[in-house]
Amino acid sequence: MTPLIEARDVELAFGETPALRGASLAAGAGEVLAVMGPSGSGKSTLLHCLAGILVPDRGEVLFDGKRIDTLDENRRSALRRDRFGFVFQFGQLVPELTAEENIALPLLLSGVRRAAALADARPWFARLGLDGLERRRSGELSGGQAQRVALARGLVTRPRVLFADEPTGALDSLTGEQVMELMVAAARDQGTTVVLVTHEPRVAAYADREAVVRDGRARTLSTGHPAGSAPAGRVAS
Ligand SMILES: Nc1ncnc2c1ncn2[C@@H]1O[C@H](COP(=O)(O)OP(=O)(O)OP(=O)(O)O)[C@@H](O)[C@H]1O
Repeated sequence: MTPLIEARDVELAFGETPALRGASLAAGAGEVLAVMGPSGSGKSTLLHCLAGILVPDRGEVLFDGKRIDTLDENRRSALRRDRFGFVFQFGQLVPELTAEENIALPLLLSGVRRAAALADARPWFARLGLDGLERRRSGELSGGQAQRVALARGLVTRPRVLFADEPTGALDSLTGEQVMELMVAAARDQGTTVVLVTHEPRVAAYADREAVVRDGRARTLSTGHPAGSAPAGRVAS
């Protein structure tokens, strides 16, 4: 597997608290990688380092073979906007905007004109079972609907990598599974790599591979199946 996104021996402390102590992790193009582990083990911090939100104290982060941890904030910000998509636990939709404006937002921020951005947002309503909700604001959506809008917003720019931090954490299990199915199908459809932080094995089962973070270090487990095949029993590699 040629890594598309990779952390090598990443260390990061918040003051006196070490969050990552030499974590290494890689995901290939089009791969869905689940990052699991106990609360406080460093999963979100690792995701933030991979996404160029946080800069590690030591170690390297590479995207497409090039280091991104050495880029200045402006370049990392441009990378996040142009190449990465994000979905968080609580959709974090902009409450003043309609669902279609929320989905179009990353395009608008990239300088796409409003009509074109809204036109790109529209197909996502049928794709994610959201028809008829285009003009609703986030307060008028159910949790599962809002999270599907957040998912569309994360994928509308056709990012190379989608970073999803507990995307189903605020949903009941059935709704969570629907969101996961849609997320994995949409990501596969456009060849987007997914780095998915979750503590739920049922959610991680949608991934091609799993990594476990403990005490700031990561270990990757393999399903033994190539990307795109059905989940199966896992074997430590
Ligand atoms: N902004 C911060 N300031 C200080 N300490 C932090 C900060 N963010 C995380 N930490 C600490 O770093 C460690 C790793 O946190 P992190 O959020 O990465 O864990 P996690 O595995 O994602 O946890 P959870 O599953 O509970 O979300 C923890 O000890 C946490 O308290």
